[in-house]
Amino acid sequence: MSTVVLVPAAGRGERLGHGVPKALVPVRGVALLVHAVRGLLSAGRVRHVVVAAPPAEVSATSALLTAHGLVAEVVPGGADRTASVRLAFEHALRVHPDVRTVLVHDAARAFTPPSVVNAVVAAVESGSPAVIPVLPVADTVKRVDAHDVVQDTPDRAALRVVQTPQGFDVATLRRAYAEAGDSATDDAGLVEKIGVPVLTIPGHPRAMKVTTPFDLAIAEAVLAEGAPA
Ligand SMILES: Nc1ccn([C@@H]2O[C@H](COP(=O)(O)OP(=O)(O)OP(=O)(O)O)[C@@H](O)[C@H]2O)c(=O)n1
Ligand SMILES: C[C@](O)(CO)[C@H](O)COP(=O)(O)O
Repeated sequence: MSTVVLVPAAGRGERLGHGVPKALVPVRGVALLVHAVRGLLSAGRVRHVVVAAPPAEVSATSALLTAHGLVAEVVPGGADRTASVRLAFEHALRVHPDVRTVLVHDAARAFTPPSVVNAVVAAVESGSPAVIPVLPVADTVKRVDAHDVVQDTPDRAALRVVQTPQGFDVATLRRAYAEAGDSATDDAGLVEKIGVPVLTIPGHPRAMKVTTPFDLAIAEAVLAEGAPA
């Protein structure tokens, strides 16, 4: 079965504040995007990779991936994450009409273990239309109002922290992007809006999203020799 992974990598990385698009920020001397695409391809179950890059960086991104021996198609991204995924998805549907399973994976989650990638693909291929890797919530969570006053304490046993790659059968993701509008912080959020069940499977701490300078320091440490697996 043909599996395509869409990699939104067009963000500016403002919270990281590195001065270059986040996907191009190096960890141990190699751009986050290169780590991410290498990990996806090393999993062995992904046939095509479509990267949504900052529009001004399409050629440079393509050249960077080629220089690292990675085969990927690079398209210009959009104004927000959903727009970037939509553009990459439209490209994938045009160029790979035989696609059956679509993964969406943040370039910023560059150190996701291949085992997580493969588990998501396997769950979709086994018949789940939408699959997301998640972790339990380790902290107590409070809901607050507009004045920062606590309203209540949701039961954390029923909460999960959501990672990527998120996996979908192509018809489900197509319908979600056609019908659900653009207001969701992840792709599963669009699928939920069209009433399709979303299965959760175990994620992994290494699938953390590099968002802040502190996350970048953690990523450097995780890649260091001797870091716990
Ligand atoms: N217009 C956008 C915005 C985000 N992304 C991608 O979506 C993923 C998750 O976004 P996030 O981690 O929030 O990245 P940024 O938008 O770059 O971060 P910030 O909000 O700090 O600028 C990243 O791989 C990012 O490159 C994208 O492809 N297109
Ligand atoms: C898709 C995502 O990584 C799942 O946790 C997350 O929602 C992206 O959010 P961001 O605000 O664009 O970083």
